[in-house]
Amino acid sequence: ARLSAARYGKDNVRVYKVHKDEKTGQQSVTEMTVCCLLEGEIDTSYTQADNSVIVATDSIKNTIYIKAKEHPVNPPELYASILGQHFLDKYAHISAAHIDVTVHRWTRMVIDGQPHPHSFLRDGQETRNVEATVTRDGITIKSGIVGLQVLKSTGSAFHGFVRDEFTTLKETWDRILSTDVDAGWTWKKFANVAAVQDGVERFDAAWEAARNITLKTFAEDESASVQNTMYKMCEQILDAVPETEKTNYSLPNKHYFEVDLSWYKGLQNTGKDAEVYAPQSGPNGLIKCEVSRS
Ligand SMILES: O=c1[nH]c(=O)c2nn[nH]c2[nH]1
Repeated sequence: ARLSAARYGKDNVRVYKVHKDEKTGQQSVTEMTVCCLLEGEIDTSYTQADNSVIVATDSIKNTIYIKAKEHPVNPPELYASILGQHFLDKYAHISAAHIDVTVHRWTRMVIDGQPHPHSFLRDGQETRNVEATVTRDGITIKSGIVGLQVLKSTGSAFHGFVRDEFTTLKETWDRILSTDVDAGWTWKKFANVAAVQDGVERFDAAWEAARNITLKTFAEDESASVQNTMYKMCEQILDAVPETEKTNYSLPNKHYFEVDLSWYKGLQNTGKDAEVYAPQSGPNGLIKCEVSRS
C-alpha cells in the first residue's frame, strides 16, 4: 500500500470579530466558520508515525485566531488568502493550504427607521462562502452563496419532457418552484496575496451582483425548468464579473404536491383550484451545472 493523498488540519473553527469605529461609535461584526487543511511533505506522519512534520491542528486553530486579529477578516477571500499564505511562508514543507470560510449573516437592525449602531439579526441561514487553495504557484479562489432559500408561487412550468412507460408526472404550466441556492463563481488564478489585495473590492461587488442576479432571475424568469433558469443566472454572473472564469449552481427542486380533497364533499383543490399543498421533505430533484466562458 502507498499513501496516495493526504491533507489535515482543523475544521469548524468559529471566529467572531468586531470592528469599532471610534468616530461614529458604530460597531460592525463578522462571524465565520473556518476549515484549514494542509498538504505537503507530511507522508511520514501517516506512514512512519513521524510527528516531526506535523503542525498540530491545535496550532492551526490558534493561527486562525491570530490572523483574524492581525488582519482584516473581510472580504473573506482576502482573509482566506492571507491565512493560507501564512502556512507556506512559515513551514517550508507545506505545499498547499486549503481554506474554507463560511460567513454567517448578522444584518444590522433598523430600529424606528434608524440603523442600530451595535445590534444585528440572523436573517436566514444563508451564508457567504469562500474556498481558497494557496500554493507556491498561486491562489485559486471560489466564492459562493449557500442556503439562500427561495420560493415562487407561480411563474414556473415543466412540460415537454420524456413521456414513456416510466412516466407518471403530469405536465404543468403553473407550479410552485422552491430551492436552496448553492451558487459559486471561480476566479482566474491570482499570482499571490498582493494580487488578491489589489482591487479587493471586486469580491464584495461580485457577491452583491451574484446574489441580485440570482434573486431577480429566479423571480422574473418564466421558468421552463430549473435547468434553463439556472443557466440564465450563470450567463449573467459571467457577464457581470469579468475576472471569473466559470460559475456553477447546485439547486434542489423542493417539491410541493397538490392535495386532492375531492373525496371530501367534492372539495376542488387540484389544477387551477389548487391552494393547499403538501411541501415535501424528500425526495427532491437536484439540478447541477457549471458554465464557463466560451
Ligand atoms: O425543473 C425541473 N427539471 C427536471 O429535470 C424535473 N424532473 N421532474 N421535475 C422537474 N423539474
